[in-house]
Amino acid sequence: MNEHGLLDLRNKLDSIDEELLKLINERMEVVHQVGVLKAKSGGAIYRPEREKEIIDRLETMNSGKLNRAAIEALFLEIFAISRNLELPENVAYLGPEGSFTHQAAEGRFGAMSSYVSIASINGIFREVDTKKAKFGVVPIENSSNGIVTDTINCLNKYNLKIIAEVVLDIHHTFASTCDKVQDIKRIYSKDIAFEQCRKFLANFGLDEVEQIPIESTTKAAKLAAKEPFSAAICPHVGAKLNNLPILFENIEDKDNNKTRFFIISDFENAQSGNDKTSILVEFPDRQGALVEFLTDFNNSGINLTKIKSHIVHGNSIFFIDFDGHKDDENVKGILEKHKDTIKVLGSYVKEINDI
Ligand SMILES: C=C(O[C@@H]1C=C(C(=O)O)C=C[C@H]1O)C(=O)O
Repeated sequence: MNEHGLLDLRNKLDSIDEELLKLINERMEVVHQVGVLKAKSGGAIYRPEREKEIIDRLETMNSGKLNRAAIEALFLEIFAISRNLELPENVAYLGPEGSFTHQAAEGRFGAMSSYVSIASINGIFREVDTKKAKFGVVPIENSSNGIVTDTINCLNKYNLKIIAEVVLDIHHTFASTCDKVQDIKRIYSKDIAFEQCRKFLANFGLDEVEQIPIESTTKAAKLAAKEPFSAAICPHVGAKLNNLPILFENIEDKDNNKTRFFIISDFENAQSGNDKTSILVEFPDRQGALVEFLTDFNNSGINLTKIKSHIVHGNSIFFIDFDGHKDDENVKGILEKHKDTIKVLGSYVKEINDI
């Protein structure tokens, strides 16, 4: 190795780092000024639509080696650090640590935020509702298992807002302290994870082995790590956290297994130009109510992207997503016309990765 060459390059990196540090501190100073303005007006510190606008703009003007994912990872961390210096805010997620919801939360709020692991979806809503946490992260649907009933019930029960969606590609691993699959006597996992990995279990003759459903896949890894002749279907991080050897990666039946999460909070987003809105609708008990509703949306040129029916206390309600923001001109009229039957859950930036 050319020692001089290396030294020169390292000196160059040192001065770039000094420059970066100076610029990031300068940026923090400006964020602080924005924070002061927001404190006066009572506005929310976190503005997902503004953060997206910054990342989109940087991606368009980018000519270097960084791709969108890298720009996003770097800048989301910078934003999260700025916000936390401005006002530290808790993020409550469906635990335990290492769960897919935890991964979704960290992807959005970065390494510097303070996280609280909560054992139930209702507990997360309560935490945000009582202002113990500013943000809550909950799963809403999975591409193989459909909608998460507890989340719909809580969206109906509490008056909190969806402020962002996150879609994660879900991969399961098969982990065990046993070297031989044939020696495994018991498998721990979450009921929906067993369902998502049926073919794998059958292919390895594991469908006859006792399957023990428990509340989380990370807890499954914890149990399997302690108990000989047992295994877990769990996230990669869950196995790593519990020092449980991974025997197989990506064991899910479908190769596009995705989960969508909502971030809930107590404020509403401004329009970003690329929004989605979620609503709950309880139709009056009269003929044609649903048709009339759908026709109104169609006539206003609004694209419904999802419609799922769901039973709450014996009544059928619909969970609906559509393109657009609740303050868009063509959306406002419809929401006003049907205001007695609609509950607006929130307008938020539409993710590129979709379910
Ligand atoms: C600085 C602001 O507040 C927060 C921090 C941002 C940033 O660091 O650029 C962007 C949006 C907000 O989440 C703002 O709203 O402009």
